[in-house]
Amino acid sequence: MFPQRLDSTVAYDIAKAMMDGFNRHYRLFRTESARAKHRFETRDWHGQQRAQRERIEFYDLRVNECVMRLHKEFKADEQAMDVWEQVKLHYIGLLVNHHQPELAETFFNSVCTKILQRAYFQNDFIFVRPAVSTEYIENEEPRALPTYRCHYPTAASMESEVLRMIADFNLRVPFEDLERDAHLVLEAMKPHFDHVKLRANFQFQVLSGLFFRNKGAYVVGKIINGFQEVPFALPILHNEQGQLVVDAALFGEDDLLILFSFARAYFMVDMEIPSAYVQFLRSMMPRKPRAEFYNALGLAKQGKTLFYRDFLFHMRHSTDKFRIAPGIKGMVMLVFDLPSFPFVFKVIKDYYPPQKDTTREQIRDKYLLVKQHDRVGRMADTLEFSEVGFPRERFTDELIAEIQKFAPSQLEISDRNGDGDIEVVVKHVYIERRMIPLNIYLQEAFDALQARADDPSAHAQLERAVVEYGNAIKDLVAANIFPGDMLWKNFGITRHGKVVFYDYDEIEYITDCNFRRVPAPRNEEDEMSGEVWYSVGRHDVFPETFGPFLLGNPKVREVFMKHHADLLDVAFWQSHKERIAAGHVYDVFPYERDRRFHIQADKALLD
Ligand SMILES: Nc1ncnc2c1ncn2[C@@H]1O[C@H](COP(=O)(O)OP(=O)(O)OP(=O)(O)O)[C@@H](O)[C@H]1O
Repeated sequence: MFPQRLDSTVAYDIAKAMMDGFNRHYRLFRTESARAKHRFETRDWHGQQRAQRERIEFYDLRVNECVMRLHKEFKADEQAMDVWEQVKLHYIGLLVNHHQPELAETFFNSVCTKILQRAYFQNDFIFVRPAVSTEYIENEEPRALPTYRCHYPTAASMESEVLRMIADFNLRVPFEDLERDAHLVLEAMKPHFDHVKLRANFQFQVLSGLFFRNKGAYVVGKIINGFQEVPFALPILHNEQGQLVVDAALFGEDDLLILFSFARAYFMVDMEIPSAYVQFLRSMMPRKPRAEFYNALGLAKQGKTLFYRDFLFHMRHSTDKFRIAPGIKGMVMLVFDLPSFPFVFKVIKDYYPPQKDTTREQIRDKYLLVKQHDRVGRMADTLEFSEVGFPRERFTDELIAEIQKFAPSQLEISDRNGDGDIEVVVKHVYIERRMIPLNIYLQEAFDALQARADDPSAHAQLERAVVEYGNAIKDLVAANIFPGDMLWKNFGITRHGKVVFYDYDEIEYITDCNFRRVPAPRNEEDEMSGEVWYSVGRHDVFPETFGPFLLGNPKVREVFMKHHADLLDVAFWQSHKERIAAGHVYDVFPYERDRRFHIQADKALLD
């Protein structure tokens, strides 16, 4: 029930203090994102990675600051419930002309849930749904940039318009040859739209913020011609001489989905109205949930809020049951899923077999490391939740028994809200996108080949899995990550056929590993021994020994040795370790190598 009258003397001040807290947060978040341009221009790659990592922490810091202020200035935890009702109403008032109302609502929820008891924040005190619309928000200030710019080229001015579209970003580093790049971009664009018949509405729409990540800056926009809409992204990089080049042109939903994948680090973009960016991006990738765009833009809390709303909605509109996830069970993680929902839920077990010398804290640290690291398209992002309640009747008894056996400390089954519905409450859970575990994907190919030895699609499936698996490991190495446990079952395959790693408990930095050759046997006894007879330090890795675990199947071995034999050679690992330790930041591109303009040009010369 909402108050009829606003009679509290402190409610407005509390609401205003919360809004000030949020505004400070967004100002700092935005400033840090805007600085990405300067870091890009000055090739400060380590600074860019550091900023990407540090920005993730901003939110919790600002929420804690705000909570402290409310305690100190307003004795917030002693305020009566009717005061909180009024606080919310005032806050809604303050949101009316706000440019980030959805983020400010989430901030309100975060602060409230820290101050109020659970029983209260379950109900009307927080924003369970948005109270203020994010549609058609505009920045009316005279000097404000619009969310996107429009260019209206004619047949004759198309190339110069592409050039202007890129030049408009005012990057303070000269291009190697912008005219050449504009020509290449236009030639790459033409097959994607009917460039012979230009309709009245023919235009390029380009988001006015550049998207920065690692060593790249991306122009993101779409071509509109009649009823055709073609999304595009243009990666801009530095060449070896420090001049800028447009490295490639990406088109269509699939290319962009890979660029915005959940397995990559978050972008830095200077945005006044983030919901307008999300709306624009969503028009290009309509099947991707809004939650994932907020995540990709570094607004992780909003991503989490929207994910949870989507999840509750899905629960209400589905009837299937949570079950133990298919595949080989984890030793440290208990994994379950809901067949109709494309995510898995991972709970840290209470105890592990002896070969897993780890603790709950260490595992959480590894997951955090992944969250903050550049995931280079090869490590799934995770959302972390505490105290999640699920309806008991949606769990199989087998799954309940499994959690009771392996993670009893994480489980509570009760009527938490006192509403008569029994809930399964899981204390701590990671949620990540479901993939097909690579061992299952390979087994499907083996089974098909067993039935028909020359089945071409099974051959292709096997080859794709093995080649992509090696590529995934090489990308991880480039990002200074040693996966630790490289078995097939720890990798999954995405909808786009990309192989992604998801088992983080043994992850290490490459620069912390000690890559060694297996020493020569000292005597015959060593040679005949089936055991490891040499001493092995905690960070020792013996690449020669990977083969027996991975390559038992002759066909797998053949493909692997053709494409990735270097992974079994200590020199490969050692040389990467040395380069990274010397400060080199490798490029890992969110597109295939042969999409790069200069590779295409080299190829054309050879043909
Ligand atoms: N994102 C995912 N999509 C699909 N299945 C998954 C996913 N994550 C985990 N699984 C399934 O759950 C199993 C265990 O997960 P995971 O490898 O994370 O646990 P673990 O305890 O760390 O494993 P290990 O015993 O190898 O250390 C996997 O083998 C796979 O079958």
